[in-house]
Amino acid sequence: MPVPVKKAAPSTDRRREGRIDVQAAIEGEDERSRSIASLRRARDRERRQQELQRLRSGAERVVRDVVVPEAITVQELANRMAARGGEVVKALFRMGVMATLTQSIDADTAELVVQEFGHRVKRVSESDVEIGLEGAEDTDTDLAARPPVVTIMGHVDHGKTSLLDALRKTDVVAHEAGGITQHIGAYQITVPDGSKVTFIDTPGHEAFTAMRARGAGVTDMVVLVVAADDGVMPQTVEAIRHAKAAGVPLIVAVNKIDKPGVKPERVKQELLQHEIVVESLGGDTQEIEVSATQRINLDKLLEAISLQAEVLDLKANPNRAAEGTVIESKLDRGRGPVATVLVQKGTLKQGDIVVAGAEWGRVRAMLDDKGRQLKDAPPSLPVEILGLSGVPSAGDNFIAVENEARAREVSEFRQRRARDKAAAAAGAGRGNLTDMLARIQAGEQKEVAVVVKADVQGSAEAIGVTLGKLGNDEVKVRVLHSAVGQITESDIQLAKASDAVIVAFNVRATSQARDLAAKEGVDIRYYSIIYEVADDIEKLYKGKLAPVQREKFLGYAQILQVFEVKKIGKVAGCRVTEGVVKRGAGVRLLRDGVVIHQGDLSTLKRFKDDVREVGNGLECGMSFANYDDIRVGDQIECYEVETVAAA
Ligand SMILES: Nc1nc2c(ncn2[C@@H]2O[C@H](COP(=O)(O)OP(=O)(O)OP(=O)(O)O)[C@@H](O)[C@H]2O)c(=O)[nH]1
Repeated sequence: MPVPVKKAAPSTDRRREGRIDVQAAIEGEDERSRSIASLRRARDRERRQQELQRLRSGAERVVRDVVVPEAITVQELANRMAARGGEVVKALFRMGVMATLTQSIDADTAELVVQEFGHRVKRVSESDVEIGLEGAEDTDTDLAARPPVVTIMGHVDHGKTSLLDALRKTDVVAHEAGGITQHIGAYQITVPDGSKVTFIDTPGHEAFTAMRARGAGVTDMVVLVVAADDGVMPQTVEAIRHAKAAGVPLIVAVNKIDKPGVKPERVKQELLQHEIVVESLGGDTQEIEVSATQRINLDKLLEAISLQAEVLDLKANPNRAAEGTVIESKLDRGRGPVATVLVQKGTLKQGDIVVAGAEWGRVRAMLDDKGRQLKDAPPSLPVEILGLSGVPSAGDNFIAVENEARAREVSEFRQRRARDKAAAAAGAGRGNLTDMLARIQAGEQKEVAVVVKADVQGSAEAIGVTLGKLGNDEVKVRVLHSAVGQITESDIQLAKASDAVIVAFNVRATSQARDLAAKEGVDIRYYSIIYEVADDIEKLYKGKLAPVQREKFLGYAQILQVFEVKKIGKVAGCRVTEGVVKRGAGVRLLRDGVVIHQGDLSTLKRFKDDVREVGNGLECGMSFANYDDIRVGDQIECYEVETVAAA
């Protein structure tokens, strides 16, 4: 099981630097280098002796191909090299890594060990290893044709959404299904000839560039929408770049040809400047003139897609454990973590145990974009899955594994890797907002680091992208981490280690995280309007943010019962679980850690009496001003806004 080794494994680069040190030692530089050199000489001696022994014993030196996965236990690595476990432990020790036989080491470290033992390294994809299929490539006979996965890209207002809607309506089985269309981030249609096409339904806003760029990773082809009346625009060019970078073919859809006086030819000429040569100009990029709103030539566009799919000869093995990518994810108020995954290999089955990013769980239910419950999801089908332990990120890989123990192991390994990466990216320093402001003003700090936590992936991405663009010549804004879900202790640790502010968008901190933040002096700033986030951070790096008004947490109450009271409406019978609740204070209603209402308390009663304050452990009745969607199990957070002297 992957557990942290006592000392981080040196990266390949650091090892290379180590070799430079050795060189320096030979040239007689400093003492440290000399001791490394002597260590190395001792190691060489040992190796020569081993070699001699082997030769004396007459044994042939066998060079093996050793498959090295992303994480491997020391014992397993030894087995794969047909070496003794103790030898591997010793080799690791010499490299400065303390690991026991049952501990996992990462691929870089394992690779060095394999080289040290004189074998050849074969790195394999994480997923193959994670499901124990390393080296087991799908053979031709396993493979079956799969539907293409298409992403629609283009400039703002050129008609991406309209085209996605129009194409969705061409589905010949939608009407028979009887289900209700739902937005899950991707959908699949069946075209009249019976073949299927999957569309990634990405939002068409500039702030989502990051997600779109990742969207191309699961995409077989891009339909580039260019409005005939507007021509090639900056985001058209950006989309071309994304597609080219991903090595994904393009189909050009010249849209809005129903508009009077438009000149589709001009679009084709403009595309030439970006090395897109359409077929009518002698190139090999298919182009179709369409109208999304008037539904002109949609069939031709679908034909072009299926032709391109044929050329690409898209195949996958449906008869293996499922694997794919998370397209979208959210924390749903009623259903918990929900993720839309695109199955890329194998077949995902209801009841499968899956790991998505660092989260895992049993697929409790599986729904398609028509809201139908499914038992199986074959390659290229996007499905919404319920049952994960937490919310993975869009772009995360997901795999089905054989059992819970394996899921836990993979998830723990991925969590550790994510933590290591974040910590490495975070760099040094720590502090809180006031300190940070002072340092920025004194010109000592050149960067504002931010950790973003939000209720839905879209907001997290949008805030991440918006903040990433902020900054000026003196101070840069860096988003260290952006994810969906409650603020956890690990977010606080990350923020602390990297001197970051936590931006919480419609989510709260767990009570442990809140305690840790208070203890460590990490600032969490709560928002429910996106532009306020950008505004605040901008003020921060411009040195103008005076935390004039600051929120002070008062307490939590749990709703135990809900009553209907005449003239007042719904009243929550609560118990205060932490701190105090006060009349006149601000309140937030939380469901599964997500803020669903923010407002004021209209009544606070103990038994029949109005009271000013109710302390921890006591029961009380509460109702909100102008709001009554309250439920048993909801949590009420109570806070005060206090004025703090300008920094
Ligand atoms: N006349 C005409 N108008 C169209 C056509 N397609 C889209 N539009 C209009 O163009 C405008 C923008 O269309 P959207 O589908 O929202 O464009 P988008 O690219 O998704 O825009 P963003 O989501 O903002 O990036 C809307 O007013 C549409 O009604 C078309 O084929 N013909």
